[in-house]
Amino acid sequence: MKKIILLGYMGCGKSTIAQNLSKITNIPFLDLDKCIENKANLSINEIFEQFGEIHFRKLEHEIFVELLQSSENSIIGLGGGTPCYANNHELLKSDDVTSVYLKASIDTLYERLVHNKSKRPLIANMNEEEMREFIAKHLFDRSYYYNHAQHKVTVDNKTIEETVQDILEILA
Ligand SMILES: Nc1ncnc2c1ncn2[C@@H]1O[C@H](COP(=O)(O)OP(=O)(O)OP(=O)(O)O)[C@@H](O)[C@H]1O
Ligand SMILES: O=C(O)C1=C[C@@H](O)[C@@H](O)[C@H](O)C1
Ligand SMILES: [Mg+2]
Repeated sequence: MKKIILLGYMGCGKSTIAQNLSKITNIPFLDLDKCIENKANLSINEIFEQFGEIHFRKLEHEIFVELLQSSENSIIGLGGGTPCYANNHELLKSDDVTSVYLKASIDTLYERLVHNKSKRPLIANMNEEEMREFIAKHLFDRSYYYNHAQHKVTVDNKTIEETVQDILEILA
């Protein structure tokens, strides 16, 4: 069954855009972070705190594979780090998958994340200067994996509707 996968750095809009795309296409939306939280019965923060990041990455991989194998059509919003671990980037080109990298600049990500970091354990305890530096380096490291997506949509200075429209054109 067909899967539309949205990927990209924390705050690029995967969950927001996927929800809106789901309303327009009537294809159900699954947020990988939410699926992990439901399965573990813990928040992402709690999983990181109680079991560490490596355990989180194992769960993330297992549940990503389960979602891909399910027989439903779906829009899947990945976690920000999903493509960068456990060879998950190789799954972005699987049969019946359309993968889209939502590409955001450091400035866009910083603006969106600076007031909204508490539920994101990797940046939750950073001050503003540390956060900008972290995003810049981290995005540089991760871009290699994000660029394995089949399609790329730049999201800077676009409304939610404009980004959704760009994705609809890819799907047409
Ligand atoms: N044009 C836009 N497109 C998408 N999101 C936007 C836009 N403008 C502002 N936002 C805001 O930016 C934030 C994007 O966060 P969202 O949770 O969708 O990102 P994410 O990629 O799913 O992050 P994470 O990897 O941490 O789950 C939301 O608070 C959203 O309301
Ligand atoms: O960028 C990341 O590595 C993460 C992003 C979030 O979506 C969560 O999956 C978690 O906070 C880790
Ligand atoms: Mg999200």
